[in-house]
Amino acid sequence: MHQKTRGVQIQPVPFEMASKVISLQTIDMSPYLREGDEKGRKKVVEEIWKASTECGFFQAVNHGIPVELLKKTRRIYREFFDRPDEEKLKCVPQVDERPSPGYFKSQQFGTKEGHEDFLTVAPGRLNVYPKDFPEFKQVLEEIFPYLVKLASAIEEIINSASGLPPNFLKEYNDDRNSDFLLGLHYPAAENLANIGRYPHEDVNLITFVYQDHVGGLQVLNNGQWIPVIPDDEKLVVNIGDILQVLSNNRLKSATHRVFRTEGTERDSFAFFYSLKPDKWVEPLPQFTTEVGEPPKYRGFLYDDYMQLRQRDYTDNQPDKYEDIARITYYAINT
Ligand SMILES: O=C(O)CCC(=O)C(=O)O
Ligand SMILES: [Fe+2]
Repeated sequence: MHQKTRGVQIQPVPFEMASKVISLQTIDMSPYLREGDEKGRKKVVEEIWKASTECGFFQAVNHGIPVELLKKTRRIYREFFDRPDEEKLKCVPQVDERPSPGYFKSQQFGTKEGHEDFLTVAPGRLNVYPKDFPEFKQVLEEIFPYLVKLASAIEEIINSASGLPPNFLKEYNDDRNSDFLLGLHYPAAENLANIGRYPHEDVNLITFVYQDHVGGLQVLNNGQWIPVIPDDEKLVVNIGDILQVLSNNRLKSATHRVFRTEGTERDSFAFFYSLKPDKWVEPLPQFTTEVGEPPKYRGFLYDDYMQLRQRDYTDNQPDKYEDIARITYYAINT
């Protein structure tokens, strides 16, 4: 499946083009997670709202997920990627599902110049776990509830900061079977062919990324690429397209990319807090009619958007990565 026929031509941009001076905001979440500290909780809500509306990315510390468990998860994915190809290929999914849980080698998915291997795990749905590797399943099942819990806390924070009715987002985004984890392995770059992941925005609501010490994740902010400095204590948090559409562009789904370092492999994993495919997505009245703003997007079925993106990453790859479908497809030009 997912046979690739056409590559994407793009000039690699030197890694140095990322800004060295600006860094992402770090937010200490402990006052929020500690019950009873109302002043502290309010401050965290304000900080998260500011970072999510101004940049769309921040780094969370004291987020409630044991750092040892985050490291173990990264290591266990790496152990998988270090296995021989013939073993990994046994984990390629046999059914076409979205997101397809299972292993994909970069040549089978995405673009010729984009380099990453990945293994997706989605609890509650078909999972192609590697055989003879019980620790892999154990670790992923152990971390999953922590990731869901933290993402729901951030969703609750965004809900309260935006003035939506209590529990609005929780009731709207009520299906936890759509969440998934993605282990990513980026081979070392050779010469200037350093693109690991093309510039893109995430389709879902909230994403977490945990990268290793090599780094390479960069975020576009006010026209500048900001490198996300690796730190094992910090979890990268970013807003996806769904929240940007619901909030009529108040919340930012920022463009980001991954650059590969010459001679050094890189590992990361990402957790996607996602939406049930049959949900309707459109700017909410609280961000449009109630504040006298015209809607900036027409409504769409989440599944249609995912299919559009998936199609452009596999069978229908445009010549330029810029032409891969993104949320602007639904934008209303005013
Ligand atoms: O590997 C990373 O650091 C980021 C991956 C990413 O952006 C994604 O999977 O959407
Ligand atoms: Fe991403």
